[in-house]
Amino acid sequence: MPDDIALAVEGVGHHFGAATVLKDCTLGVPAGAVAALVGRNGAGKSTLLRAAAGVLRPYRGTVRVFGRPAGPDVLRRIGFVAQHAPLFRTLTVAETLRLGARLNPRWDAAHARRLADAAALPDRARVGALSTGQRTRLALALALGKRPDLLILDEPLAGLDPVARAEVTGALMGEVAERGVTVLLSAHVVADVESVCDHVVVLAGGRAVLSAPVEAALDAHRLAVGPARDAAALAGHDVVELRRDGAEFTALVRAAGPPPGGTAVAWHRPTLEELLLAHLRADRPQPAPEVSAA
Ligand SMILES: Nc1ncnc2c1ncn2[C@@H]1O[C@H](COP(=O)(O)OP(=O)(O)OP(=O)(O)O)[C@@H](O)[C@H]1O
Repeated sequence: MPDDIALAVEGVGHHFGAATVLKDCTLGVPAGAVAALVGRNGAGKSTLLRAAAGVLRPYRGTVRVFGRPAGPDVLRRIGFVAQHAPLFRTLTVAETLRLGARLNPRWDAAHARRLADAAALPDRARVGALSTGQRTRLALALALGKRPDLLILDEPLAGLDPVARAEVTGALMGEVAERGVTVLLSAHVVADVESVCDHVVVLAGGRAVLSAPVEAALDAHRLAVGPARDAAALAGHDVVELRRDGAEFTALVRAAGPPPGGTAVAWHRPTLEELLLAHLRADRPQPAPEVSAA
């Protein structure tokens, strides 16, 4: 059913001039998920989010939102906050919300007002005079006032102090709990991913090398640590990243069956940080299959 998958990206490729940013990128975000998009600087996260929001048309592949092609038809179902929460700096908070009402047929003024009040945004303050945290809260109120089914946020927590981070994630979680909105947000801080997200997408080498529910992703990997002389125990395993440190090695592998015995190698379920770091460092060119939630 198309409505089970909020966002389906298939074979998307995009380049800016000679620089290829996305290559055969495929991933799915289930409806109701809070998904983190993780990737190194310049990995193409903003490009992918803009394609998902329908504001950038990729050169190749398809992007579907609740089963329909991204673009004008589904725009009203999407709330998009681009990087640095761009808003009109000369407008006041009240004028910004009124603009939201004018531009969006499904506008929920009471909801936008509640969110602005919860953020203690002064009606008459100019956007240009707001702090980064206040601007993010206003951009969120604007995006959520649309009553979107899919909320796409490009680094919503960047530049926020710990209190503002907690307030923004609290507002997001409230929205998810009350309305079941699907969220896709890009993030650099593993703790943010851990505290907010239940699904993770890792973008590396222009592809989604991992796209899965967080717990399933952790279950599907093992961290192997052992003496370098036992590195042969990795033979036959799908190694994501292998690092040697003196006489020891550490490897992240895709788990396939029980770990082999007979060596001094210890096999652990990785932490989310170990999983993400290994994938980001490896920057593998080949795509990984989706991991099932089972
Ligand atoms: N409009 C554009 N014109 C030319 N190059 C662009 C444009 N937008 C992005 N790029 C380039 O595409 C690459 C990917 O950029 P993108 O912003 O999507 O990455 P990102 O993963 O969001 O990075 P970051 O984490 O640093 O925000 C970068 O090399 C960037 O310089």
